[in-house]
Amino acid sequence: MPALVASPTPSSPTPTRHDPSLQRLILALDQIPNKIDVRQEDLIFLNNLLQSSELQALLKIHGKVSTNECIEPCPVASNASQIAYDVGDDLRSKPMNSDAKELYQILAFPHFQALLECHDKIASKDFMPRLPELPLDIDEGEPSVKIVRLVKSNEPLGATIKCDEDSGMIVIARIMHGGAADRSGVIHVGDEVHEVNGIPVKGKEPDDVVSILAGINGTITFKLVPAELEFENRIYRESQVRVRAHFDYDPKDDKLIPCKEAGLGFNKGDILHIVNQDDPTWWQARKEGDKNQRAGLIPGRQLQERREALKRTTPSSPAFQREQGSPGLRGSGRGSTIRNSKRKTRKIMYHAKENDEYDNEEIIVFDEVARFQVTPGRYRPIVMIAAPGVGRNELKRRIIASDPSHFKATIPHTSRPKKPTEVEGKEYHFLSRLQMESDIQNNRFIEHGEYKGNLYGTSLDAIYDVVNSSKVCILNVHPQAIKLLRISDLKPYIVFVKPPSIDRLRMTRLSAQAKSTLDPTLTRTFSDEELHEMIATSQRIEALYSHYFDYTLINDDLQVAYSELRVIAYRVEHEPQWVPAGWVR
Ligand SMILES: Nc1ncnc2c1ncn2[C@@H]1O[C@H](COP(=O)(O)OP(=O)(O)OP(=O)(O)O)[C@@H](O)[C@H]1O
Repeated sequence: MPALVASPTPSSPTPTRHDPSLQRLILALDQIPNKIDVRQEDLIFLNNLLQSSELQALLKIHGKVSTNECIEPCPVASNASQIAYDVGDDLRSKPMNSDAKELYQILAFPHFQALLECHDKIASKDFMPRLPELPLDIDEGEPSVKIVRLVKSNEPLGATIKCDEDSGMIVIARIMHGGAADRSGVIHVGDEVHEVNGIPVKGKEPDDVVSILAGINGTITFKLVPAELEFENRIYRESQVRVRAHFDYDPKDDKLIPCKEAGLGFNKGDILHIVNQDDPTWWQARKEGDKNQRAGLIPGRQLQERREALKRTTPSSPAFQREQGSPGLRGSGRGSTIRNSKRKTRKIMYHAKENDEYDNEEIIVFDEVARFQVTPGRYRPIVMIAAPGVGRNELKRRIIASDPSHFKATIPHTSRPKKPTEVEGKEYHFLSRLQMESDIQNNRFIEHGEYKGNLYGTSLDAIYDVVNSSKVCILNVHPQAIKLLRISDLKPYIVFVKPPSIDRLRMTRLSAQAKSTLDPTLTRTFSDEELHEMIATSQRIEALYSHYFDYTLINDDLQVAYSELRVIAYRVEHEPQWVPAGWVR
């Protein structure tokens, strides 16, 4: 094969065969030394470059492409495969020199043949499905009948039908966004279906019509009476709303959905793009990032909220039992963030029970989200939520120790008097009891507690101190503090630290000789009862607060859990994340 460009020719001082603009440039080179201070070898280099045959070839290609830019390419022939075949035949029948042999090999190459076949298909526009001729028996007297032909593929039609009770007609009830019917642009909500492949459907049940459709292969011909113009002219704009789902959904288990096949299943935590909410009961949605452009039906917010509320009043449901039987988050209200390494503050209890009960009443099925990318220098606090003893303080210690110049804990406040050896703002910020009580009243503390007659707490100001110093604030708080923290200014990233199965929990904690945090002396290992309690409390936290969690981290093997936490921290800083939509408006 010849080379694409010829080898460079020596430069010539009188460039006559060049492109006129290039020629001007080359001539201008002579004047450069008079105007600016330049090295001789740079000039020679530039001269050689401008005169090189590679640049000539590139300019030629550029010229050709730019003059042909507006000309639509059209095929010279649509039988290139046949021509190639004939040429091959001709070549074979004669003695071949090396060029002929090379050409023969290229023409015989399967990829090349496939390429020519594609070319021919495109050239002859052989990519549209072939529709049969329209039937001749259309009654001209019928004023506004439309005949719609669709070629059935594996893809569903993307429309639901219903029976109009007054007229007994089958009517298009909804068009699924992005589905085949929607893309056809000729089927609309409200169109009456009179015939399917010549079979009259008036008076039939929607299920019968679905069976007729299921039995058809190839082309489906609908005879439709168009909907009122009001419907037909309606433009369905795709909404841009994204929500995070807080429940699992499988349309197969949904007795109410108008068409199970049109349903979209999803899991708790999935991000859904809500494309249409015209029907408040059944929204149309796509899973974010899903290649399938056809939307599916999902229950709307009101319907799902009613279902969740009902679940809570059904005695056999786990939600009901959780609400009736379980106590508040026993022990989990202890102020982990205010402990530092001082073991004696470990007894602090938070009076959070009432809040916990209040949390039971919240029903959140979807919350609207939007993408958010951190601005370097202002990082989102990473907040770890866990049942006592699961290990979040260990994880916090490790991540801060890994890079203290980047990760930082808050400095707690206390009303106890400062000891002579203590420095304000080092271990604690010292406040008078009166001031601290007033700050607590004014919601300046995300959590607080009392120990031996003194108040301790973590203030919002302490969190801002860390955030404003361009560090990642690492916080371990009680779940009830999440609500106070979830503000647009802080945009906390909430990590739920969860225990593994009871067997793994027992094994990992015993083999590490982990000391029970429920024992004030911290001298004994966790009892089996405490390990079970850890799992039960975690389940309760999860049931009440999981809609706030951005990530669930299972603390099984400590090293693995810590590495995962580092990866999460990296992602929160460097990759866009879904946050409540209100935070980015
Ligand atoms: N994955 C793990 N494997 C083994 N030991 C662990 C693991 N995670 C934590 N531990 C150990 O368990 C003990 C309790 O951990 P940690 O102090 O972090 O608990 P905590 O969840 O912060 O508890 P609390 O909230 O009650 O203070 C510590 O000795 C810690 O080293």
